[in-house]
Amino acid sequence: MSAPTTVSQPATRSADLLVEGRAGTPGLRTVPVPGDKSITHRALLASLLPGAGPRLHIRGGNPGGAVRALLPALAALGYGVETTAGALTIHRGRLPVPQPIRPHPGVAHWPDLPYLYTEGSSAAARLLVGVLAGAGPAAIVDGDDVLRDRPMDWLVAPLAALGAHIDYLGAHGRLPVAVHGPVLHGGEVTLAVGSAQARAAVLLAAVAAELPLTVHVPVFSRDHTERMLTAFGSRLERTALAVHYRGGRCTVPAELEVPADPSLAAYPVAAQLLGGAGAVRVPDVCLNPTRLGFFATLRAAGADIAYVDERRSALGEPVGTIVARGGLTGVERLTVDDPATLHAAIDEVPLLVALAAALPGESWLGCAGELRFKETDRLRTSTAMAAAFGADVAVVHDGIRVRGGRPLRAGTVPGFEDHRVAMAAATLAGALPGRTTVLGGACHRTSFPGFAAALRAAGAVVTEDGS
Ligand SMILES: O=C(O)C1=C[C@@H](OP(=O)(O)O)[C@@H](O)[C@H](O)C1
Ligand SMILES: C=C(OP(=O)(O)O)C(=O)O
Repeated sequence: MSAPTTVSQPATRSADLLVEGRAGTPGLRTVPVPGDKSITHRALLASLLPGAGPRLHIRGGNPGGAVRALLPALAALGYGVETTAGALTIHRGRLPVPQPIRPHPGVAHWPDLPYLYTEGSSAAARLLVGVLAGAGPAAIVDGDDVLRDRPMDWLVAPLAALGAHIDYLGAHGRLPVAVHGPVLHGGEVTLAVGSAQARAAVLLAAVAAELPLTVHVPVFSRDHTERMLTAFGSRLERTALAVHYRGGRCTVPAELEVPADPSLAAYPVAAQLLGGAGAVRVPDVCLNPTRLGFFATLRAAGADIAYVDERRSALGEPVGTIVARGGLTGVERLTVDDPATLHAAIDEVPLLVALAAALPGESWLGCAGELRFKETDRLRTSTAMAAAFGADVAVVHDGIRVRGGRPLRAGTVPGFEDHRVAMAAATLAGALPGRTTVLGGACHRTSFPGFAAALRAAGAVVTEDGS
């Protein structure tokens, strides 16, 4: 059964991105990308853990909107954040800076608690709920309309099972929530989803409360929380589909360094493969295998992508350089059909769809049901984006089928105010003759402020049109 590929583009808040394809540039280009968004969120929230000192300095953090969304919430809790080029410093013990409450049609009376607004950043909101449920203080966590529509029971239900007192103030299962009281006991919980944010929230609560916990999961998604907490001295063990926190005080170092984001490195690599000329290297990227599903899928299909200069960072993450050479000659189709690979490529699925559209064979990106709960329903929006280029693409059950070999054309394509979909569209447009308008494409700033420059490095002409 295939779902229709039409889905309406919302009124755009962001400027459009105009992209004109050009022949790829020869030679070896170096294209740096910003710090990892997931690790930056975790590093920032480490400052709230009982083992943190009064000052935490984070180098290389992601500078995008989703990370910046967390800073006013920290300020409302009395954590001042200083931002300088390439670094963030968090100071505990500052005067709290209250945030204005965003009205909600279902909430007449707001509890008298600090109000923490996290815009559209689900990682910020969910991880914050976890830390507050472990170490307090009591607070309200809220988000914008898109975030208010994303599931919170994935983490609130297991936290409540551990004794945390968390109230839904509006609709059940949705933000805003009031975290009144901490988890009271350790134990064992089973998560219904592979969401790394849900697992991270529950683990952060247990570690912050120093209560032993076993978390069972259906699939093991990105493990930055486990690596970070282990690096901080917590005793964590992983078995096939569970993680066990055995206790142990965590000590947060005063300085942390965030490696570059593999989900952002995917765009210059995709631009390279679509353009075909020369080669690209993306330095200092987090090479954690739970994040490499995009590259693994392309390598398995025959693309020339290598990891070089591998080393380990202080946060327990492997770091190195990704090198992609040549194009897609000989690559027939892309296949993702197991949950672990899907989760290792979860944010890159829109880009895999764009690449699959440029291949001759039939691609399948499956096990992707959780994509329905992102900033948009990415099964539908990725499909509609690729269809706007002329691709033969459809949502089938919990995945996306792309029948390649269709001629693709530049034109006007929707970005759905979803950074991953908009960047995937712009990357594909960079390899097509003619001009493409990605509606609302400037929303890439949510995760990748330097995206346009990265695309230009591959030869595309990229401009922003605010009119
Ligand atoms: O843990 C994280 O920082 C993230 C986990 C993923 O979300 P889910 O955990 O909801 O799958 C990912 O899509 C998101 O970009 C960041
Ligand atoms: C889904 C994403 O992030 P979040 O869940 O934090 O909104 C993303 O960055 O693609």
